[in-house]
Amino acid sequence: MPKAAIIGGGVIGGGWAARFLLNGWEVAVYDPDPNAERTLAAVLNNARAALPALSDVPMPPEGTLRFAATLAEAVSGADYIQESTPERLDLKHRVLAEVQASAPDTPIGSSTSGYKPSQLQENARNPGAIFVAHPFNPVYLLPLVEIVPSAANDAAGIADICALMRDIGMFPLHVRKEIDAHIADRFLEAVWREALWLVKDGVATTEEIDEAIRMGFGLRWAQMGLFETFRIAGGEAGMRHFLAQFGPCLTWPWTRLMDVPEFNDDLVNLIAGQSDDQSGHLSIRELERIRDANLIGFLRVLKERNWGAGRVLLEHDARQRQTTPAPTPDTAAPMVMAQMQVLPGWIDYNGHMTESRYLFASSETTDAFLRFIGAGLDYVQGGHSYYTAETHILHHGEAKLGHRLTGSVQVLGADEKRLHLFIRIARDGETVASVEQMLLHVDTAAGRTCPAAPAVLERLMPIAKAHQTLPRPTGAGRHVGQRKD
Ligand SMILES: NC(=O)C1=CN([C@@H]2O[C@H](COP(=O)(O)OP(=O)(O)OC[C@H]3O[C@@H](n4cnc5c(N)ncnc54)[C@H](O)[C@@H]3O)[C@@H](O)[C@H]2O)C=CC1
Ligand SMILES: C[N+](C)(C)CC(=O)CC(=O)[O-]
Repeated sequence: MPKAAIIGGGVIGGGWAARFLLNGWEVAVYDPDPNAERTLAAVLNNARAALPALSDVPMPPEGTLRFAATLAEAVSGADYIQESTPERLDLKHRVLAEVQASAPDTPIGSSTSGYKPSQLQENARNPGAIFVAHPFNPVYLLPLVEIVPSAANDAAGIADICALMRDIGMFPLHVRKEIDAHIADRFLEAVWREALWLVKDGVATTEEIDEAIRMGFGLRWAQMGLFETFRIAGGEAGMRHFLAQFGPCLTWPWTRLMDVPEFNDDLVNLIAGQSDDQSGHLSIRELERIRDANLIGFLRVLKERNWGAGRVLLEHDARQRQTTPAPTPDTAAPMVMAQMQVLPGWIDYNGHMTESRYLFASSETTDAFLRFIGAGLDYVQGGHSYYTAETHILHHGEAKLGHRLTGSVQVLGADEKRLHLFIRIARDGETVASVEQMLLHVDTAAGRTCPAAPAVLERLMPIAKAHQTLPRPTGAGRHVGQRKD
């Protein structure tokens, strides 16, 4: 399993840790703040409820998280290091020097919002290992990461970093020319400076500014950005007409960007006070959960439309599908045939996995078993198949959004025509539901039962014989209304 070291486990480091962990990496975090473990656990909880809701294929098993006592311990053996310490160049220099004292050749991405890679690399032991990997909050949901190299970085190494970022579901934007605040933060800073003026000048409150964004252009930007949006705003004549109409505004007083408000206590109190009035009734964690649920909704719509950030999610699912290993079950025990994850469409109004999905999960398991004994699609195309004659589902627990489930098969009985299965749908080894089924082997053209092919029976019968020695599962043979003894 690949290993990431996260140096600084605050808002952004916590988000990186969650993204790596949920994509199956081992993660070691170093942060001297005694509260770091608690706050990271809260971020991770929100991430666990959010990221799997974007995925339509089972995510890899979650990696392991470790808090290291020293920076050297965290980076030891790491394949990748992400620095997310506070935005101060002197501090980042000290941290990068300490990292390179232990791991001089390991790639180190810095989350810096504004420093150029060449500034971070000053006096470094190995400047070529350091670059900017600037993410967006929440790191576990938003795909964008700006990858900014300087002339000291090697192009092939940066291409590898972009591939690594894609592997954890991100969209690496290779910023070809280093610049203060990279690409995206130039915009954010421009909008932020305008907003500070509008509040300071008493033109608008923090709430009115947020409404101006979220009721209008914020919605457009999430799906088409700036240029595509303005191209449409030019009507059929497109961008040329837009430029002709709005070009002259560039010389009008439509911005105060050339000027910056004085940053003092009055401004801080004005902004922070209005922000408290606007949103203080909700905790930060509650706001995070509201934000995450809204982002999931947007992102899933974009995914359905194979557009923008949604395309990144589809491509990530396709890569995950290819890397999911085929089952190699132990035939002398109930055989784990399927790995699944509870997806958003599986949840009902009670907030847990809906009953029809248990049948689906059981079919996925049975189908994998049938493929294993040689009765897969080729066999069906040859005119034979197993049809389900009877099913009994017994619920033992609940499965919630994002839970990872396994489907295992125990053969209760088999002969030439009949296949009696007991399927357990389990989470962390605990059975959530069991499904007992009788399947009949049929000649599909004739619509009648018939003996299975010798090749299928040759694979099935030794398993059935081995499973005879297993304890009979609790619940096998039960019928509705029967009292438990
Ligand atoms: N908050 C945001 O919206 C974004 C921030 N960033 C960048 O990410 C970096 C971190 O920012 P945040 O997570 O927001 O800050 P934060 O204040 O939430 O977290 C910083 C963490 O670094 C830890 N730290 C301090 N000294 C350390 C040291 N010597 N070794 C290890 N850890 C140390 C602190 O204890 C703290 O937990 C900054 O460079 C920032 O510009 C990037 C994208 C967005
Ligand atoms: C405000 N900020 C400069 C820290 C913002 C970022 O760097 C990116 C983000 O997530 O908004």
